[in-house]
Amino acid sequence: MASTQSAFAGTIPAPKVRVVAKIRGFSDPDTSFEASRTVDWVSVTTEISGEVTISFKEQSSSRYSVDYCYNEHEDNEVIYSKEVKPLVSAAFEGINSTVIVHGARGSGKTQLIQGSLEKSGLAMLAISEFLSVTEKNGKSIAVSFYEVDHQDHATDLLNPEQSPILVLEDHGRILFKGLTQTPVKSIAEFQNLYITACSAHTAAPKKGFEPAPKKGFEPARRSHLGLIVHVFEHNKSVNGLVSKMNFVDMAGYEDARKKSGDASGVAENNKINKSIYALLNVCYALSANESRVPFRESKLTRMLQDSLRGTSKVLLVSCLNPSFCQDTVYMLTLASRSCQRSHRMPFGSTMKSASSTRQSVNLDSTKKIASSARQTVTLDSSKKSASSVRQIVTLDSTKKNVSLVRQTVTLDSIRKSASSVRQTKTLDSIRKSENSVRQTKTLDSTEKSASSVRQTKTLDSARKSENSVRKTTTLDSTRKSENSETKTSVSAKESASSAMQFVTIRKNKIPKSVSASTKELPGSISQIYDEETCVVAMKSEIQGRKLFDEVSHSAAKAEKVDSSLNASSEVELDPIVEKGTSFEDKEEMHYLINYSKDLSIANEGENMNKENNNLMENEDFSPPISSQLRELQSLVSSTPLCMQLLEEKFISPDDNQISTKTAELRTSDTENLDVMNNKSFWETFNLHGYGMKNSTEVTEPRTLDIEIPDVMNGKSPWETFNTHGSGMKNSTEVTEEPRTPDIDIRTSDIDISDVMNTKSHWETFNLHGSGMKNSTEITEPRTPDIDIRDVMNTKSPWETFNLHGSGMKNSLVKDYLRILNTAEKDELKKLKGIGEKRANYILELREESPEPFKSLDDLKDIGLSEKQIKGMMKKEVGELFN
Ligand SMILES: Nc1ncnc2c1ncn2[C@@H]1O[C@H](COP(=O)(O)OP(=O)(O)OP(=O)(O)O)[C@@H](O)[C@H]1O
Repeated sequence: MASTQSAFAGTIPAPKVRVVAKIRGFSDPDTSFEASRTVDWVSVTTEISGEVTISFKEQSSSRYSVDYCYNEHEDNEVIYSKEVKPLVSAAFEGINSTVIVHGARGSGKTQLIQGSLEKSGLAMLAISEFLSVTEKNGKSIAVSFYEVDHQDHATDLLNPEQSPILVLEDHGRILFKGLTQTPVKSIAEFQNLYITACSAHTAAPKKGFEPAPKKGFEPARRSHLGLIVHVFEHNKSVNGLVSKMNFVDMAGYEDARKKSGDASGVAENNKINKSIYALLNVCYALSANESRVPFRESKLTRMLQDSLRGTSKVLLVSCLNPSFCQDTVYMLTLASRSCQRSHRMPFGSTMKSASSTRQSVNLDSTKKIASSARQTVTLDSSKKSASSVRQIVTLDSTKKNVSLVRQTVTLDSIRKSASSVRQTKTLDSIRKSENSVRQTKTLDSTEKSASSVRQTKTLDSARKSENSVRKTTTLDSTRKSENSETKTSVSAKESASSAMQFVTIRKNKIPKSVSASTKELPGSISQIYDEETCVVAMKSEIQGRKLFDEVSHSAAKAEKVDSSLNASSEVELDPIVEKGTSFEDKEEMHYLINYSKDLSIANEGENMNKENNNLMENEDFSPPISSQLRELQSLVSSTPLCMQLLEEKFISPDDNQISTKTAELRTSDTENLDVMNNKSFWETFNLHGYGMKNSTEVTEPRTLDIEIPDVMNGKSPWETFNTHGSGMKNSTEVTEEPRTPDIDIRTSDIDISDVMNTKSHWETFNLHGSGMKNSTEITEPRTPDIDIRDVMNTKSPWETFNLHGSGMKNSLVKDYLRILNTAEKDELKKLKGIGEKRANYILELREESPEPFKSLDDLKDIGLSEKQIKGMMKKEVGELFN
């Protein structure tokens, strides 16, 4: 066994993600024999370079590299002092960190983090040290416990009756709504909190589960258990947050195929496995310095985001069962990927073939609008493979739409324009203009040597307009790998039943004292660093690893200054956090820490950040036009949030590509589109809204003047509006008269096929806008939804009005969502409740999925509550009448 090396400190830059393994010992408290037994199915080899590889008796041809492997006799304190202590020290310097312990079921994860009566776990040891240091430096700590279940719901374990935890982002800093932070001043307090958390976790009464105490290796339900240690500047949490340290006890991995029992159990198993993959994929992406890290793949990764990225440090501990366990091999395979940094080469047979192959293929299975679908198939190429391959192929099988792809091969069917793509391959059939097209085509070179390969290929087969599609499939691209097992990590159709597995900590297993470890605490942080530096220097191979130690310190300080210049924003926080840090991810290559933003206490629906306040103020606004209009507003506000839009042929453009394309088309197709040439989405939306407003006022026969052809051929939206508006002025009086037979503007004038065949997205949008405007003006015979005979014969004016209102709502919501899905940042910011932060976040979401907003419910993804969404829509509608 190699001598242990320092984990995260030293003059030589440490890797972003440190991967270590820990072999669990045999446990039989009644026999000392067990305790001294040696694990013989795992063999650890240390190269002269310090490289540590692990192989298994049953699969001796495969080797897995890790930064270090702790054997079965090395206890928690050894691991703590080598791996975790430096992270505690770093926490006082403002560095976030995450300790992730994963492995197969029964591999000793809980024992490692929580410890037992006899041995303190890593968390307890860390808290001891935190307390010891805070005593001296006047800082303070608070802790939060949460669990993330198979449904990706996060629950506060110190207050399990609370609603699920919401994850919010504020300038790159992750904030939680509904997660208690409890100050800790002593180990005893911490122990009590731990017991409380674990009890809540076990019982999970609100989820309807029976208490499921853990029995041996067979925990009934699986979920991830997280602990966050918040370090504050001074004695109280009202002062600034310095950093966060996370401990994650991952649910034990179990091959879903082995799972016996009912289908829901298998589905649950798959889902929890999926979240394990998600976190390991994030570690891999961080380690490989990938430009895109899939934080949004799971709740857990979203929660940990600001403690994983940037200057944060990550310790990934892969726990190995003492006896043969295929799941352990698989987990180590995945963990090992994160250790295969650029300087590392595959071992043995892996020189030739890649292992842990990961390919992502984005496939569009939809015909009209591509919704984001993602599949990940992880291959266990444990026999012969070693390095990682990643391919992302985005295939648009649709005939009409494709956009938003990272790396693109643009084929000649793109006639007019394509924009904002990273790398460009311009084909000669791109006729008019083509802005930067991002294209990356990475070939799978695994036949020669394994390395990370990433390939995205976008085939644009669309003739008219493209929609965003994304699917990810992991394929085994290694041609020489043998005995690969393919495991599908995403099982989109699974329906999970409620089940949760809990890693129980029995009261009598909670360590009662950690005094020994406390006594051993070093006197100063600098000592720790000196010590660690010496050890780190022993490992020469870490050249090329990402620098972040010293750099991050200075970066953090610089960012503090920077962040202080930012306006503070109020955010929703649980009752304990008042002020905190702000981590802002300003540039891909430079994650800086921002710790100086003030945060305020907020309760749901009351205190929100500025964006929220902005949108919620005047929530009760009521336009003074008429009682009917007020009624309309309330009608809108009562729209069910889950209102799903009908599938439509309209293009769902992605952020850049389509918008540029649209702009292009606007200038090129002037014959029909002068009207809308100069209008932004926002303007159009407003026009649309005006149309709607007018239409409600309308019901007046006199809107004949406005003919679709006029709109299309000669009139600007404003002209149209004015013309329209003048005809509308008196319309409210006419509500009694449902009949508007003279109105000649109708939705049916807009031929959807024309729209699809000849119109740009922009045109389509505008047409839609006109259509809605018309349709709302209409409410009459030609509006397809409303049979005029019904209106005339059976509906009262009021009923008719309401019918119109619901049509308008749908249209308004559709267009609003379209703006969210397509508009540029500046335009987004014009929306109520969307400020800089949310606009950025929306753009990020659009990178993940081409059409992230399919219903109003999806607005919850940007941190809006149901109430806020309603308020926002109300406000938008209200504004139309201002
Ligand atoms: N280092 C160790 N030496 C001896 N026995 C151990 C060790 N670590 C764990 N065990 C024993 O192994 C069993 C499983 O341990 P633990 O609960 O920590 O595993 P786990 O990985 O958390 O399990 P799960 O995946 O089910 O949550 C327990 O009975 C525990 O006492």
